[in-house]
Amino acid sequence: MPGAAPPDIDANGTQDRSFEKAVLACLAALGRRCAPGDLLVGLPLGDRATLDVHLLPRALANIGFEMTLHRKVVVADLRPPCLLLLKDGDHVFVAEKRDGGDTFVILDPHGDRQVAVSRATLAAESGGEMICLADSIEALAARHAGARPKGHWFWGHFAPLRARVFDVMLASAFANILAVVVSLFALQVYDRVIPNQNEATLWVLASGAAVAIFMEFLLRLSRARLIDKVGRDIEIAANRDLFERLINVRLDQRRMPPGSMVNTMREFASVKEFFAVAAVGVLTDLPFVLIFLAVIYAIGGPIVIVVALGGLAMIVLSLVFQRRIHALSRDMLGGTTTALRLLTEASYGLETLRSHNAAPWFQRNWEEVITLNARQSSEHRKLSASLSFAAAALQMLTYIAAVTAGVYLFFGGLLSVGGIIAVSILTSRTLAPIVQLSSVISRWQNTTASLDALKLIATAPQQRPSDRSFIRRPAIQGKIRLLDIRTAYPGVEQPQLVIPRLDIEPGSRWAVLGENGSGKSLFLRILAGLYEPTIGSYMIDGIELRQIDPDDLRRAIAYLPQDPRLFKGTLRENLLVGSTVFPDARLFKALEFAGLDKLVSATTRGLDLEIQDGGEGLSVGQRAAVGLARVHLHDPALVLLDEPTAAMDSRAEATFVKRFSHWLDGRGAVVCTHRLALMEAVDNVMILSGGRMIGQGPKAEMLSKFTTTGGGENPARLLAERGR
Ligand SMILES: Nc1ncnc2c1ncn2[C@@H]1O[C@H](COP(=O)(O)OP(=O)(O)OP(=O)(O)O)[C@@H](O)[C@H]1O
Repeated sequence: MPGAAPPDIDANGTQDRSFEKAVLACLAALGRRCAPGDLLVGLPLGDRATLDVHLLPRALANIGFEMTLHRKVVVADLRPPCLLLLKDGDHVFVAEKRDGGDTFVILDPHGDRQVAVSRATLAAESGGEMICLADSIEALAARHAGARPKGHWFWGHFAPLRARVFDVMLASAFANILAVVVSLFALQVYDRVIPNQNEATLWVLASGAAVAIFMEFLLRLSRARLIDKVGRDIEIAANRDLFERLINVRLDQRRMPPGSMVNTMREFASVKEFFAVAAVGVLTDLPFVLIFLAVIYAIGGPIVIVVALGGLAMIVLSLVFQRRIHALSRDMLGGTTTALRLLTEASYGLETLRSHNAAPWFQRNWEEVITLNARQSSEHRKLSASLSFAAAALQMLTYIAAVTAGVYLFFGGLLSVGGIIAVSILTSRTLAPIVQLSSVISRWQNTTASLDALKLIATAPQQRPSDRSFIRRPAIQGKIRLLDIRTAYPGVEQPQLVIPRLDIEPGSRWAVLGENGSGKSLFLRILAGLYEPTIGSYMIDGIELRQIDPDDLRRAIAYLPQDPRLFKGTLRENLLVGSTVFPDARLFKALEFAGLDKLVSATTRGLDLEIQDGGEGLSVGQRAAVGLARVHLHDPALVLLDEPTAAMDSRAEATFVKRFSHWLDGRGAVVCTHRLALMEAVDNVMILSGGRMIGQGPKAEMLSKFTTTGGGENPARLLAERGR
């Protein structure tokens, strides 16, 4: 039946769903029923587009489950329901243990039946790995203890770092303690070695200090590696999460235009850089400033006050600068977003630029934006440089003040020359992380500006919020009822589409007619569930649309926009944008439906024909045809097409309409069009004018009604005139 769950295509071995089947059976045994394809939602599927054991933890996490892998398991110890790895690499679902463990009931990997096998038979095939599935702690907590607040979109990913914080701090502690050795070396050399001219002690001390410096180097190196590794894990997890949120955002709730999204996502690199490189290292060193201060106090007594005041002055200075740097960082983000947008528009629209002589206009905008950006970033650099120069000057002043205070103590007989040198070395070491802190503070301002922008993407409402459960409808029939719909595109106050009532029966075929801008595309987007109507009710098969699982909806309803987007890749990849792999014969059937089969047979590369981003490499008509082929592969219960034949010549259109009418057998269709030929394929017509439905009913009745009434902007009459 059209629109049912995705087919288990295995015609020439291209797609093996036995692992998914085994997992679904195991979940069903645990009381969780999922339809085929459910586990694949949102996964980065490979070429075979099937679930595998590496993707299983993510697939399970999406439905509130988790897995435990047990290695070296003997068959007698299996704990059904579970999955067992076989020697050939496949997994089998083990449903039951019978006869005290002598017999096991398993799901036949090559069929759908459960079969009983002896323990010896299973042991002969077993690969020794058992996978057990269970509800995740988060799911259990949400079910029984009320929903727990989800972790922060960004900081939540730092949990692994927390586990390693102890290691990092330990490495930092030892490195900083070893750093004290150099000052103690100076103290001993000046106070003991030089007065006594003791060469042997000098070499012992020098070797000890060298070993300590080498150990400090090793500890800092391993700390950097540790931070880098954890940083990489955080980067991958946070980036993956962000992209998932970006592509699953509710279309009517997008908070920024696509151009801004691209630049904002680029900003993630600077955020990552800040945390991985700058911040963690400097921040873990900071607490040990106290160790240095303690040692300074032990050697030089009151000099510690001078050093502490110097450090404090540097921190105050950084805080004074940060407000201005923050404001500038925010402005710079806006400027780079505009520059990126201009660049994208100019690169993609070169032909239009040239033919309409729009190059000077773009050039002027570009120059304005880059001048603004250059000024802002130069001011930012100036401010950051002033801050670091001022911090360096303060560091030197503190050093001089510490030495001067030391000399007075020396005059008073309270400090030796060695003590002055040791304190001066320690002063530099104490202030070094504080100088770095000032540069971290100025970079932190860039980072918070980027984080604020990224937050808009990360927290935008999603099409499948984790705290909502939907009604499953794996086989939607396509009976639609719209009642009192008043809606508009996101951000528009005035209603752009008003439909008092409309019933679309399963399998019925509709054309939507209306002048340009009358709301036809908006109507299709609402029907496809891409936008929710602002007011009114949309029921499908008797259930409010908002309640139906989005995945079931996508399977049942195919929507083809006016300008279907093609992506960089081969023709095959562009056809297989979904999660199902089809054999070539099936792909050719779809290409034939769309009228692309001749092109593919004639080219040497066939299905491997390279397509550039935006569809360059194909004609406009061929790009539209790829969209139609995708719809054919989708095999939906209801198809929504927005001017599908607009780019076809009249012969291609006539052929397509014949094939389309035949293919529609058993499925519903709503087609927006300005072309008369497509009317052959439909039985009913709905007329929109100025965003209002002004008529609907059987085709013959509607066309005669709207072509015979004279005067005014009559869409159906316009259509009839154009089609002649
Ligand atoms: N993204 C948008 N945001 C706000 N308003 C929009 C948007 N896209 C279109 N509109 C406006 O909404 C109204 C309906 O547009 P729609 O694209 O649905 O018309 P249409 O009937 O499909 O037109 P056409 O026949 O030219 O494709 C128009 O007035 C249009 O200006």
